[in-house]
Amino acid sequence: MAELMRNPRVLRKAQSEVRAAVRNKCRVDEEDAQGLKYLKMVVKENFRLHPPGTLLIPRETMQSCEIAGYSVPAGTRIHVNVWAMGRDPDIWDRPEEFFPERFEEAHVDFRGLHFELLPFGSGRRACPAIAMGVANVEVVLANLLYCFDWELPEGMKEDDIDMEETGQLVFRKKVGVS
Ligand code: HEM
Repeated sequence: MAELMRNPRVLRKAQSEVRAAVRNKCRVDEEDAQGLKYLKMVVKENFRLHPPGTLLIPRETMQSCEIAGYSVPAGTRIHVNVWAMGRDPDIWDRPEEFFPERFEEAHVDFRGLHFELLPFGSGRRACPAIAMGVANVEVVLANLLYCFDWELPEGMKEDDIDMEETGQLVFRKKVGVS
């Protein structure tokens, strides 16, 4: 929601999509949310910039190996910094910009097969609840946009929104959206 408040163009586009697709109902359900292509890109863009598990869960190498010219001994603790990967200019064009349309052409998924976007990790210890996690985010966001109109408090501008994050294993916005 904070990114949408900072990017009113994206907010309006996602809201128009959900309001055009779902008519004469009180709520958006899971089935309705499946068809919301733009909203899905908004969620994906959010996972790129704000992965809740910024360093995934620490791993330990079972045997020594070499990665990109670095030798990594057995028993080394590994952190995968998906937060930094999501903002790496060698991977993403204008990485700091919240621009869901970047996924229109790029077939990058977040289920662990495309290593540039790993909000749920990858491999046999990846998040087992991807479907449930994504469904929850998409359906709740769709309802927030379907049921309510959103605007910043009187006198506040987009750039005034504090986007600082805080956490330990799981990160969230430091200052709530209010
Ligand atoms: C948007 C929501 C969620 C996100 C972004 C997320 C992200 C993650 C990440 C990054 C990991 C570590 C993967 C790795 O190190 O490779 C993980 C592991 C895990 N997640 Fe999730 N998760 C979400 C929702 C959930 C939900 C709803 C549940 C349970 C109902 C869940 C259960 C677990 C469990 C049990 C593990 C540990 C798996 C293992 O070590 O084998 N997650 N999740």
